[in-house]
Amino acid sequence: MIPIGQAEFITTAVKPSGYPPPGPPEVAFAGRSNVGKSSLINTLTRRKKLVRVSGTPGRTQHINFFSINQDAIRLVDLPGYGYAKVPKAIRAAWRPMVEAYLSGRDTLAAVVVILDIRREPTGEDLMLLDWLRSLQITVLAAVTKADKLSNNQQASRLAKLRPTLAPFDPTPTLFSASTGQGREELWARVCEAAGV
Ligand SMILES: Nc1nc2c(ncn2[C@@H]2O[C@H](COP(=O)(O)OP(=O)(O)OP(=O)(O)O)[C@@H](O)[C@H]2O)c(=O)[nH]1
Ligand SMILES: [Mg+2]
Repeated sequence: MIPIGQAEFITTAVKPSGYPPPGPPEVAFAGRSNVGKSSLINTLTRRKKLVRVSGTPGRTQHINFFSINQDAIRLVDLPGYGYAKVPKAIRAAWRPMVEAYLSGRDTLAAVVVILDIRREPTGEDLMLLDWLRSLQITVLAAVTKADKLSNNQQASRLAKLRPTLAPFDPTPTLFSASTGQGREELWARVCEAAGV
């Protein structure tokens, strides 16, 4: 596991020609719009504003690449899915954009799939998980916004989610971008998956 030192934005892309040249292992972050992907990356990297966070669902519409520790590892923020109020054209662009990245990026080491502790996984969440499995991509499940529940409630929600998540990740990480809960654990898992 590497300690996080420097972290910087590399570029934003919609298609493979816009990706940075492949380099170190990449770990991508995926989940519903507004689930807290960008916040989770900020907390993981101990940066307040590395990634833009917004109260408006569907804010991250492109693929954003970040470089950690002089490019020892890269983190990739994927656009969110599943928010009905996002314009149709943007929703239609999601699948080809994300599919091209997931199926074509040779340096992709793992995808962190982020779920809200208060919600049941949606059909789209499960489709993503199945899709990653069929592509043989390592899944790390992160159950975020844990701070919204008491410790007892967190434990019972996790127990409920475990059977659903077990085929994809038997050891999901409880996380909170607000309190930093799960930060060390998730970072260790990300580094392990990336082999750094
Ligand atoms: N209480 C709490 N709020 C959170 C947490 N993570 C994110 N939020 C809030 O949830 C909202 C959405 O967070 P983002 O990080 O922008 O979510 P996102 O998944 O990147 O959203 P899109 O880019 O729109 O798909 C913001 O208002 C955050 O402040 C968390 O762990 N706890
Ligand atoms: Mg975002």
